[in-house]
Amino acid sequence: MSALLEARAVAKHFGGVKALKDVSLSIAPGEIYGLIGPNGAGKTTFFNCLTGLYAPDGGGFTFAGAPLKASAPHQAAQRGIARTFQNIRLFAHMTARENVMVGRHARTRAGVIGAILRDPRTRAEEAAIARRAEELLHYVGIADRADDLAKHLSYGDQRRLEIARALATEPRLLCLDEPAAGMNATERAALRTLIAGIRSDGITVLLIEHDVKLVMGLCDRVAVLDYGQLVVEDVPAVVQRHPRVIEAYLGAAPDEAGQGGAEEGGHA
Ligand SMILES: Nc1ncnc2c1ncn2[C@@H]1O[C@H](COP(=O)(O)OP(=O)(O)OP(=O)(O)O)[C@@H](O)[C@H]1O
Repeated sequence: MSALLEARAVAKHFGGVKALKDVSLSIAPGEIYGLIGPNGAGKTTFFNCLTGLYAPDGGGFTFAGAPLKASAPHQAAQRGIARTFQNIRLFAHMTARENVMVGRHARTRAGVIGAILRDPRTRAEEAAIARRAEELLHYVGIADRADDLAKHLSYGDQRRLEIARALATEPRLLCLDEPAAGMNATERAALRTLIAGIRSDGITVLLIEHDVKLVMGLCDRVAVLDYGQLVVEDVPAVVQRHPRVIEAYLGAAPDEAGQGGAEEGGHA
């Protein structure tokens, strides 16, 4: 089966820091693909290059068989790539429903003029957007918070809201940057069920996560970055026995890594 996403020798430098050194990997349609590595390994930089926030200094991406234009966030969204952010980026003073509606607007036709004049077509479209937002809030498990301001939601619920907003763009590939950060064990278990459900519904998932237990239990394949370099890309059973992975994740023994040993990686 041909890849949904292919990264070819993606390189990114910040001054003297080589954040990505010719990283090549490929993600199959329907996979949950994990991207792990210690702090500063280049994971978020990879997301930023993929979603057009940064232009790579070398290499590039092919998505669904066609090249992705570098440095074009709107193109990435239009082609079907959505993301969440490590540092939650919600509209704090808008309700949960409105935050999802913003994501949905990326997919709708009514323009600024329509929004100002509020003609019948625009009103019908707005009603459909609100309905879909409601469905997505239900899907991620926070329908009861629809009318609450985003800033009043718990940390875990804010992360769910970010996922709902990303899903509102109808992505083929959903990129999640540390979705479990700051969550307690119950919230993490619910997140795991949610991500598995998203994949069952046909969306490919690319997951950056420090929670090794979550990654190894959920992902079909895992890639490990270290100092900007791809160390290994394989199924979890192989990856968690790789010496560099054991070393990076605080010396956890292989079977501990798969059963909730270390949660934070670091170059300390
Ligand atoms: N905008 C930037 N300007 C300068 N250096 C940057 C920038 N973004 C990232 N870097 C550097 O690139 C390297 C990779 O950073 P990146 O944030 O991609 O790592 P990461 O694996 O996502 O780390 P973490 O797990 O801590 O989020 C780091 O040395 C970082 O300091």
